[in-house]
Amino acid sequence: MNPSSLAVHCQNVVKIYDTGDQKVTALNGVNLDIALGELMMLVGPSGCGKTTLISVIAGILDQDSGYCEVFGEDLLNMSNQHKLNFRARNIGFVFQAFNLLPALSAAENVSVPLIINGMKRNDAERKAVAVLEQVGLGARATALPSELSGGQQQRVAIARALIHSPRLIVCDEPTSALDHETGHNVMTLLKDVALHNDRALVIVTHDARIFDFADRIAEMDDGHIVEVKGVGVQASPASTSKACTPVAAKP
Ligand SMILES: Nc1ncnc2c1ncn2[C@@H]1O[C@H](COP(=O)(O)OP(=O)(O)OP(=O)(O)O)[C@@H](O)[C@H]1O
Repeated sequence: MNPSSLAVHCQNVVKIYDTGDQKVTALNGVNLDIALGELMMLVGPSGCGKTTLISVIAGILDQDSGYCEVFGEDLLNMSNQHKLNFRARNIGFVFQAFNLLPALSAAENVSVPLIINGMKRNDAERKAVAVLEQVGLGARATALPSELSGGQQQRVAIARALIHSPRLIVCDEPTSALDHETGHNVMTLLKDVALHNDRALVIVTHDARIFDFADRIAEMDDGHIVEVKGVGVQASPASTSKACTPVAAKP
């Protein structure tokens, strides 16, 4: 792939967690390119390294070796301040555990990326309410996270990842707490809002109901990418024998 058409370029990325008494190799030489304008899904058995990989891509975690470039920038070798600014401007992250601030309302949570990027609080909260409306939560803008269901908290987290129009959105299981219809609506919104030809979307998922939204699906096992396939391409017998569900054909 032409380097200028890439949103993400990972080459031989290794990440080892050292807990003192044991070392866990979570990423064992990951090679992955994600194109501008692409929705890439990442699948694979529990513990194979998916969350670790998207955390490296989003600049939340440093790899031990190898190379990871996002929009042509090497996050590992940025100064902390440059990395904070780069992330705040360019990356939206939907965490598996949502990571909402418990003392802030839904609208205040969603407005945080805009305030970090310098917008006045009132303007940011007004825009946050508008994005909450897009995810079907306009009426719950003043609710605290503890007053919302799991699925509602997940949609607040998605609104927060979208609000500042980042060029890269990284989501860890964004539909896990959502029913079929809400999950479908959220994926439609993510794809519409996130995907322009200068942006990209990376989604870790076990949810076969949303596979059709992907342009390509990368299958991970044991710390590396074992197969990348376009949607509509039949999975090989070797890949279907693992924990991944075969990819459905696009309608
Ligand atoms: N902070 C940590 N300290 C030590 N080991 C960790 C840490 N985070 C993850 N691991 C280990 O690294 C490996 C990869 O974990 P990771 O969370 O990336 O997998 P995953 O594919 O996202 O799993 P799941 O689908 O269950 O969320 C696992 O063996 C996990 O136990």
